[in-house]
Amino acid sequence: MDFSNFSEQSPAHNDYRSDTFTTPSLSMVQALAKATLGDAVYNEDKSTIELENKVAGLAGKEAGLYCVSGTLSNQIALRTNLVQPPFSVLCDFRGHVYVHEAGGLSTLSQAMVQPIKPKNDRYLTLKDDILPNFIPDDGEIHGAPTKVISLENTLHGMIFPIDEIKKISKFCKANDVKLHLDGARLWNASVETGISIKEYCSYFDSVSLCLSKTLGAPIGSVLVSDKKFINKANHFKKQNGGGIRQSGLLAVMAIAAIDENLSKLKRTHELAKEVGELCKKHEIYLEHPVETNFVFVDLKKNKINPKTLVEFANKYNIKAYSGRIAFHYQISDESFEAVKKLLVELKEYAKKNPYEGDEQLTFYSNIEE
Ligand SMILES: Cc1ncc(COP(=O)(O)O)c(C=O)c1O
Ligand SMILES: C[C@@H](O)[C@H](N)C(=O)O
Repeated sequence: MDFSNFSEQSPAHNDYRSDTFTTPSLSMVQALAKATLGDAVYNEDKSTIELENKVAGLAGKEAGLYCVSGTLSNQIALRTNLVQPPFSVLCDFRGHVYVHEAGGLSTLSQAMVQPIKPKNDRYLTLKDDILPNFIPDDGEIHGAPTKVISLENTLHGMIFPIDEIKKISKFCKANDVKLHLDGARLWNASVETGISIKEYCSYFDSVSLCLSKTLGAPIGSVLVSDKKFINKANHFKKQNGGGIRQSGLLAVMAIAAIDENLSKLKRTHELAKEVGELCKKHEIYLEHPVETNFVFVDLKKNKINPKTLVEFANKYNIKAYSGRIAFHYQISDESFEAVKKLLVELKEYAKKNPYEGDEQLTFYSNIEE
């Protein structure tokens, strides 16, 4: 097999749009040779079972379910947690399950969503955000009782404090409410805080853990919970076309990603924090503190035109489309130096050419045809 396509440098070396752009490493591709080829719909693929058990073990949960995406993993988890409508799911107004999953909560789960803006602008707290918005299941027939609270850790790269998670978890248990975690980047929170994946997951009924983002696997997430939950979630997975036949090929790549890349996450945080410090030095305003692998430049507050950002990015051979600058383990030294120059030059330009508009750009804005 010609492995020349898997040169040392990933095509994502200069891609700061998201850590989802990481590409399979040579070792992941070489792992394919040992993949089993059972039909995973019939639960007969050993490599898939190995991956599910590996992630469930890391999470301290009874069982895992391999899903083709974090969106599917989140949505079938939320559906499994929800039993009898009318019901509501309370989450952060920036939560991926609400903003970026195509309304799955209303279609698949027929749930009302309570998107809450945290008073501290960083993470939901029980006292200030959940209690004032919680709809009890007390028979009052005007409301749709809050039956699931869905948290995200990390959210926009920010770490959800464990002490608040504990308070929310205790409240949920005392009020017959399920607690789900979108843990797409829980790996980053764990590496940064030193709190184990197992401890984080112990406070939740279900957790979705992505393998295709910060860890660099090409495809997939693993949903973890107890066995009964996972069996039901598997039913919803199949219902929504998520049944995968020979998923062993994907599973071995994901196993390689976990084994090889978990230890590389800290470095991505260091890169992001270095850029955060540079922004502070040059008064480039940020939307959020830099705690893991994301830097959120506040384009509006800096009066930066998104189109100018894209122009400067193209000039520096950097892929970026918004103020979100995502760091991952395949970032090259060369592009890292370029992205720092880009931001400083962009700020200087905005000082002379302040942008007062509201235009937003999409994921594809700086892909030159
Ligand atoms: C926080 C978060 N949750 C879930 C997802 C969904 O993952 P996927 O793109 O695999 O559906 C993403 C996507 O990157 C995400 O950033
Ligand atoms: C936008 C979202 O779907 C994607 N998960 C990302 O973070 O890039």
